[in-house]
Amino acid sequence: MTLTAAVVPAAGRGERLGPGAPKALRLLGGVPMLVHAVRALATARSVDLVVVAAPEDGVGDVVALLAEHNLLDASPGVAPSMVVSGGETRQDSVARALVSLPAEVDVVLVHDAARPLVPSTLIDAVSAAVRAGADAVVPGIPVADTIKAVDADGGVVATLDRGALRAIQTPQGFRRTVLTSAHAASDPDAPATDDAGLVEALGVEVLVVPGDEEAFKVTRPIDLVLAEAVLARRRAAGVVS
Ligand SMILES: Nc1ccn([C@@H]2O[C@H](COP(=O)(O)OP(=O)(O)OP(=O)(O)O)[C@@H](O)[C@H]2O)c(=O)n1
Ligand SMILES: C[C@](O)(CO)[C@H](O)COP(=O)(O)O
Repeated sequence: MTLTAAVVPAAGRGERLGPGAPKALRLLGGVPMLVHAVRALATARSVDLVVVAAPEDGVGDVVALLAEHNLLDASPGVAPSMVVSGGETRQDSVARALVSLPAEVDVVLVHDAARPLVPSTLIDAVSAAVRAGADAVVPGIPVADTIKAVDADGGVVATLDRGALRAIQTPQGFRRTVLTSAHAASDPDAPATDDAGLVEALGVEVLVVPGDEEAFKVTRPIDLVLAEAVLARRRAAGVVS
C-alpha cells in the first residue's frame, strides 16, 4: 500500500500580518486559517493523511481545534490528521513533520497553513503530477507586475523578463525519498523559503504546473481582506469552506 501525506507548516508567527495570535490560528470567516487549510487537504481525493506542524507551545490546542472541527479522526471523505511540534523556521517545521510520517507514505505534499483557500483541484493536480512520475512539482502563476532587480542602494540593475517568471505557491508535491534527501542535505543556517528550493539544490528537476489565484498566501493585512472576500463569495455560492 502506498499513501500520500500532506504536511502543513503552521508554526509561523505571522510578523508581517501584525500583532496577534500565531497566523495559522487567526480567524478567516470566523474559523482559524489552519482549519480551512486542513479541511481542503483532508477532503481532497488524493490525500490520505495530514500532518500539521504546530507552534511549539500550541500542539495540544491544535489537536483540540482539529478535533472540534472533525478533522482529527478519519471519517467518510475525510483523511485523518496528526499534529507535531514545529520549529524555528519553516524548513525546520517541515523537517519535523517529515520524520513523523508512516513508512507507507511515498508521496508528500507540503502546503502552507497560510494558504487557507487552496482549491481541491490544485491539490489533486499536484498529487497527480507526482504520481505520473515527476520527482518534484510546484504550482506557479504568471507574474502580473514588472519585476526589476535592484542593488543595495535601490538602483535598478535589470528589468527581468517576466514571461519567464512564475510566482510559486503551495501545495508542492514530492516523491518522499527526494524530499527527505533534500532536507538531509540542506544547511539549517541558510534555510530555503520553499521545499522545492532544497530539491533544486540537489540538481533534481522541479516541474511547474499551473497554480490557482485562490491559493494565494495570507502574508500582509491586505491579503486577509482579500481572503474574507473570496470566502464570502464562496459561501454565497453555497460552497462550504
Ligand atoms: N517557524 C515556522 C515559520 C513558518 N511556518 C509556516 O510556514 C508557512 C509560510 O510561512 P509565512 O507565510 O512566511 O508565515 P510566517 O513565518 O508566520 O510569516 P512572517 O514571516 O510574516 O512571520 C506558514 O503556514 C507558517 O505557519 C512554520 O511552520 N514554522
Ligand atoms: C513556500 C512559499 O509559500 C512558496 O511561495 C513561500 O516561499 C513561503 O515563503 P515565506 O517567506 O515563508 O512566506
